[in-house]
Amino acid sequence: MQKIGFIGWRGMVGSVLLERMSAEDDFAHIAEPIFFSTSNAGGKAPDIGPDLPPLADAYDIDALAGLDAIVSCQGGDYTKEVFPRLREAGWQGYWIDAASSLRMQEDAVIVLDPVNRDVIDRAIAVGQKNFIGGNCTVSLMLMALGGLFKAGLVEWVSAMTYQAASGAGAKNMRELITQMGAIRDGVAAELENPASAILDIDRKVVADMRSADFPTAQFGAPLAGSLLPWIDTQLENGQSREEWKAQVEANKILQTQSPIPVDGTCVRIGAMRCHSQAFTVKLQKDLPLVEIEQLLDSANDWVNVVPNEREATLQQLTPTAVTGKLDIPVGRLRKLSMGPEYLNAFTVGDQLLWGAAEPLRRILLILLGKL
Ligand SMILES: NC(=O)C1=CN([C@@H]2O[C@H](COP(=O)(O)OP(=O)(O)OC[C@H]3O[C@@H](n4cnc5c(N)ncnc54)[C@H](OP(=O)(O)O)[C@@H]3O)[C@@H](O)[C@H]2O)C=CC1
Ligand SMILES: N[C@@H](CC(=O)OP(=O)(O)O)C(=O)O
Repeated sequence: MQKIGFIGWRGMVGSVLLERMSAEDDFAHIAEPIFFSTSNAGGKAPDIGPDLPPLADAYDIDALAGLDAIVSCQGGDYTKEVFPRLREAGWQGYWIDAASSLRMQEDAVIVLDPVNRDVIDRAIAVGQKNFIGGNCTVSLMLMALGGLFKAGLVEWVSAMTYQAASGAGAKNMRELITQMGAIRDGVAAELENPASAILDIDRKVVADMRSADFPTAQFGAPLAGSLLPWIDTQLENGQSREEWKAQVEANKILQTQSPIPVDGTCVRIGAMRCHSQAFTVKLQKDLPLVEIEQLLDSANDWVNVVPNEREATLQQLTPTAVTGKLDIPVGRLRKLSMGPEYLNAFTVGDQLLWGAAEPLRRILLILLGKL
């Protein structure tokens, strides 16, 4: 593998990917990195060390067909437009993608190597070429609960999510902060005055949030000071598409013989870039908590068990604590009152790292024979 093309490197996911690749010196393994743009062909390539040629046109099928591998963080519309044309033109290279478009295709592998390295290795051995990053909540769930899945201990999982604004895109992150600012600005004078009545402040805040002037162009509703219990599109069966992905993607990643049910409610909350999830796990058998903790803690290099104590939880198991880190803390581990086979768990993960960019940089290294 000599020539590797990067598309979508300037976006939010792509920028995190480039940051991680630079931090780990991954470009040292790539003889010829070539950067593309959908909007600025001929422009300046990013500064990754060596001098690079100008940006190539991301819609130029001939240029793309000369590559050994393509890494795209450009989004599903780009994938749907370009990928079929490239394959129809006879291109045999590796397609590595953050977008969901190809995930459930039979000839695509969903990559999360700390969880499914065996699946990835088998796919490479039989010549599969399409390697796609999983949905962020699914990848973060499997990084956190991988030890239980690997041990065959999961009968089903209910996942209730608390998803950050970043999952909806960069503009949405900006809108969340703008909403926060608008709420605060509307009651700035009252906040200055300790004698002001909190219920008056509350009334003013709600009136602002419900007013037509409140900035909601991206989310379609106030998120700051509220939450949005629907993510992605609506399906016929009452699930949101985000909820649907949990079971289909998790089982595809794990290549389960019979599907493990995974379902719940996906909720957008006012966090910036960490998704949190509360799980109810129905175990196949009653297992002592200490054994469960050991299985979880030893499943991969990034997961760590947080003691089910108030102080440790507030210090280690929040979006604020985890943002920008590869760590996957899992805590609030206890048996539920439904019975000894019902486990409670809570996890937090950076959805731009393990939820998006990290599995992509790692599959590239695997294909390069460096991991
Ligand atoms: N956000 C997320 O949490 C996740 C996203 N994904 C997938 O990754 C795809 C990309 O997501 P994301 O990175 O959030 O998308 P962005 O909107 O940040 O970037 C996508 C592209 O938009 C173009 N662009 C236009 N204006 C700007 C600007 N001002 N700054 C940066 N780029 C700009 C760039 O293309 P160009 O340089 O060619 O103009 C860029 O590559 C998604 O569509 C999704 O399929 C997957 C998992 C999680
Ligand atoms: N839908 C996710 C982010 C995302 O991009 O998911 P997917 O890669 O499955 O489209 C969220 O909003 O948090």
